[in-house]
Amino acid sequence: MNDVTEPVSATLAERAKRALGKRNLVFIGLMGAGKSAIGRLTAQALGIPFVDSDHEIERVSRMTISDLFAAYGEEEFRALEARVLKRLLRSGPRVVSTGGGAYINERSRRQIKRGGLTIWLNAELDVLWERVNKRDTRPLLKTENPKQTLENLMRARYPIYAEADLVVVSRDVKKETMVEEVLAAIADHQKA
Ligand SMILES: Nc1ncnc2c1ncn2[C@@H]1O[C@H](COP(=O)(O)OP(=O)(O)OP(=O)(O)O)[C@@H](O)[C@H]1O
Ligand SMILES: O=C(O)C1=C[C@@H](O)[C@@H](O)[C@H](O)C1
Ligand SMILES: [Mg+2]
Repeated sequence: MNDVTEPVSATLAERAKRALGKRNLVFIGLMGAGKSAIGRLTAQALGIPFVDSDHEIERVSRMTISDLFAAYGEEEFRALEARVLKRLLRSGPRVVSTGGGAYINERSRRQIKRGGLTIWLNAELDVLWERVNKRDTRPLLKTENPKQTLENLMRARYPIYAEADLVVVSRDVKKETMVEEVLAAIADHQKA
């Protein structure tokens, strides 16, 4: 089985890499969609660097996202996120995984659109909820009814995420399957 699938995957990765060219590949989507996990694996498959904006924000501020929200509020966090993204997007090709709210912020969205090919990991509420309810590191979900909050965020944000160049449905399949679908979406897209 492996003898058959591996060369096919390699070819797919090469095709995707050619289609991406010098552009960045930017993952967008809600918390738990898999931007960080699938982004990292996609970068490995493409053989290009991976960066994660949440991780980079925590590194430069030397604070956790939760502490940043608590100390400075969401508006300041968004301003820092936009600055960090601008820097991360400056040179490509890279895979850039963004925080869930980055593409919703107008300034960051403009930068992301200019900075690369965007891919939305679109997931249903129950898939997201199963993944995010295990940890309490997401400040926006520290509410009385976090599942309802997540649903409200979906309603508000999905029309905006839908502006992405590419969409892949995130669900409970192997991460490798997700990566293959991401690579196929890049390889097959027709945009310059
Ligand atoms: N296809 C998948 N199948 C099973 N688990 C997955 C899959 N994709 C991601 N996960 C898991 O779901 C959790 C959330 O994924 P991840 O942290 O990548 O989400 P995210 O989109 O980066 O969220 P955030 O916006 O909060 O950073 C992780 O534990 C990850 O390993
Ligand atoms: O969806 C959001 O607005 C967020 C998602 C996370 O990735 C973090 O960037 C932060 O918790 C905010
Ligand atoms: Mg993430």
